[in-house]
Amino acid sequence: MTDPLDAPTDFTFTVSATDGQARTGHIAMPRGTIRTPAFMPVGTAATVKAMYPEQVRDLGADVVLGNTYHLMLRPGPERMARLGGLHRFMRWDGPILTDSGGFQVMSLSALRKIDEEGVTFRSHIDGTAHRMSPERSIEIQGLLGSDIQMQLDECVRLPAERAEIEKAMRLSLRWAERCRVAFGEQPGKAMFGIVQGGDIPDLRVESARALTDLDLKGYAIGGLAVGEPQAVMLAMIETVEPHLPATKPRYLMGVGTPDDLMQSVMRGIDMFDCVMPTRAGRHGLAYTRHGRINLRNARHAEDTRPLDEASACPAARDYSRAYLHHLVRSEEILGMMLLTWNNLAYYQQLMAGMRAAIAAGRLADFVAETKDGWARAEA
Ligand SMILES: Nc1nc(=O)c2cc3nc(NCCN4CCCCC4)[nH]c3cc2[nH]1
Repeated sequence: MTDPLDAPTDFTFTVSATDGQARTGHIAMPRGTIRTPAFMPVGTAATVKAMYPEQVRDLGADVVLGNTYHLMLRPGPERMARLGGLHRFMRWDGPILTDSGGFQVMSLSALRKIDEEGVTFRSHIDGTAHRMSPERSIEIQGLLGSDIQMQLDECVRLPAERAEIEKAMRLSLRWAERCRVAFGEQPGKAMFGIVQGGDIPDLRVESARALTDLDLKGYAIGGLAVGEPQAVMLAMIETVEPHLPATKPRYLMGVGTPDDLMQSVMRGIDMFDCVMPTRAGRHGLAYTRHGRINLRNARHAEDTRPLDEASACPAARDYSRAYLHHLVRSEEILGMMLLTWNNLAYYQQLMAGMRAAIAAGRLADFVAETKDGWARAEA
């Protein structure tokens, strides 16, 4: 932790090196520094599933993600505030970024309705009715103690008609303005806008330009990783990137696989979050330098090698594939724990590798070497 005397009082983003469109640097905040490009482990219900917070910190994560939708339903924002906020609750003393709830309302809740004022929905937990406006989403994120708060937006699943995408993008812009007013001035904290516009370039540009005019501290690219091919996702990043300020962080929401991360960093993205490494770990899948390994597969039953003998992570280095196969087949809790630990460690090692490669001007080589490692194993 930084000395309290010189801990930053505001939110400042510094780019220390570039390599093509890629950037490496850091976000300095009172609760800690976020090295970019950064991968944010998802801590949906105030826990990164199957991980102790100390482990998450030790594998190199500087920031974790919380979900307003889940936490507003349980334990509730006012109760969380009475308990001292999310950081104390889950014992994470670094920065926390919270998603605003719009995406989870649309993907998880039953019976939801969107209008100019906000979203009305029924809880997927107990069916109770809830209403969330842009102002209430920012209020909830404040009660949680979130350091980086996301605007409430409307994310449209793809494929979709232009009219629907345009309507949602314009509504999200009006909500961005309302969130900026509700957030006000909170030194040391940030509110990010979210670029929408589906897979339609002119709508993406309009959204990016309008949000840039709001002079926010960071910009997310939303409305992607919602069923479109990777090529479409990458094309939208290329469309939006020139219209976002180079001095502010760019956050691609919900992304992605290791290849998604590398392709997106090359196109100028600084921050990511995805349930892939944690969810895949709970389902017996390991991300490694040798590619993705399904430990449920019988071919591992007598393989005494670890996942990666060169890894600094004990889950990758100290346990045999045979043992991991046994744990997965037996549905033992330790299997979920070890594979989650391995996967998050691999994601953080990938981000650290990209940060160093950008600083050395060799990101393209790093990407090629990484993909070679995956291909060799499959051969
Ligand atoms: N506020 C907000 N706005 C978005 O447009 C958004 C877009 C998103 N797109 C995703 N994709 C998640 C894809 N994920 C991949 C692994 C399996 C589960 C789904 N998450 C998102 C979250 C989002 N949050």
